[in-house]
Amino acid sequence: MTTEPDSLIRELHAPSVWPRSAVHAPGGDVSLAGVSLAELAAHHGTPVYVLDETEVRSRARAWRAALPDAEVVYAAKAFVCRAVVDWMAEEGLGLDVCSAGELELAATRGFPPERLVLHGNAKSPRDLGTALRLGVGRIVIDADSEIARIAAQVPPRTAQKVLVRVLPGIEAGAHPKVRTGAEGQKFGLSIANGDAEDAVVRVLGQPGLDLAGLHCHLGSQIASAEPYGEAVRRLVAFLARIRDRHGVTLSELDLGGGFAAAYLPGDPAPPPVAYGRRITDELTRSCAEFGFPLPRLTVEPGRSIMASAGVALYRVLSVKRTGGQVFVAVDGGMSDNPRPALYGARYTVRMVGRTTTAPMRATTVVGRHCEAGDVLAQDVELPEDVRPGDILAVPASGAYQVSMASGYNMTGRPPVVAVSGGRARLLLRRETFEDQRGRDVGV
Ligand SMILES: Cc1ncc(COP(=O)(O)O)c(C=O)c1O
Ligand SMILES: N[C@@H](CCCC[NH3+])C(=O)O
Repeated sequence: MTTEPDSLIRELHAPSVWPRSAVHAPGGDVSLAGVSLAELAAHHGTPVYVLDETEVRSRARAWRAALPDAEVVYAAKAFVCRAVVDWMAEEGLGLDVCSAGELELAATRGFPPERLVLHGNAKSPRDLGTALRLGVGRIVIDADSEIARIAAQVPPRTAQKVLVRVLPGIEAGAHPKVRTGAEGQKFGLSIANGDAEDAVVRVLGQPGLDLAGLHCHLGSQIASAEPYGEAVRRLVAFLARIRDRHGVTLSELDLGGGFAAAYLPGDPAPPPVAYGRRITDELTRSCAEFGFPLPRLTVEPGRSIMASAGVALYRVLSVKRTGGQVFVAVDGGMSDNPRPALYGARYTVRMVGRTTTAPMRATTVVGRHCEAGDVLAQDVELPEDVRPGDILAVPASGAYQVSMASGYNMTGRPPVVAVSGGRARLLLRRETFEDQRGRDVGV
């Protein structure tokens, strides 16, 4: 029997918000993969991020099953550490990386370099040098000025495979800051104004570069398959134009990532198969229309693999009633989750680790940082008697939180603990004052 409110019962049965292994445990606890969240908080301290390994792996597999003929490349920016590199290697995915650091991390685990894709709108000499040294599969060209720079570094009598990142002119994504498929932002080369075609011609003129195909990334948190269908249509039309005007038939089409995850119960988050079906149907149709051979497809999901596999745990430090609102302040905040402040992202929050009969009321969960905008979750339902010492769990925290964590206020970035088969293992330890002081080398 449970004393939990109906909303928690509903959430625990909405598998896209919590990992599928989440179940009630005695004493108001929730367990993930057979491991108690309250015990994890007690053992590792808070804030702590918990990652369900089986959930990550099964979502990676779902992508491979949805597009069996495509290459599935996990976007490491969502969250990466050595264990995640291994999981992706074992599940047969590639890795989308965007810095020398992410490249080096993959290399420490012997990740197959041909399955690495290097991105970035401004690749540093170190990024490019590392990519070429490690022999990455593809480098995605995002600016005209990169073309000669990359070509100049390629060893003689070899050719680096590249893709050109184009802007198909599609507005998609949950927030203006994460829409990258249309004009007026820093990524990609416009098809409409001719920049993309000019770049293709310049790449073709470089013997050190092997132009494999085109890339586009529409944006983030795209909860419909339609924009991907439209992108396929426009990119195949562009591939056909390149063939007709320049006599080359490019064989790869990388559609990027951006597939939505649910943050609140009921949020639309189509399964990989829904995106996969729309993409392959449109590819078949468009290629038939333009008489173009089916290109090899790549997708780069990040959030859709990682978000719902992660749960953040915080401890309540203070409760304040003011201005008609109840503020519950926790021991983390925008330094481990900048998404609410950046994009107005919404989350669901649950108290775990004790039962109560207190009624629920609207509460604002805030962080501990020196910003009035450090709000983790606005108007969430928490028991009226929530008090310092209570543990709050925030599901759907696996993507773009720890990877975007900062050193603000020197609170120390949180640890990440993986759970699977009833066991927990520490993946990333908490950042300590000694770590911070170690970088501070001047006086
Ligand atoms: C080039 C590229 N590919 C893939 C992704 C992954 O996006 P998401 O995590 O939304 O699937 C991103 C980030 O938005 C990106 O910039
Ligand atoms: N960081 C973002 C989205 C951008 C992803 C990288 N291109 C988020 O948290 O939603």
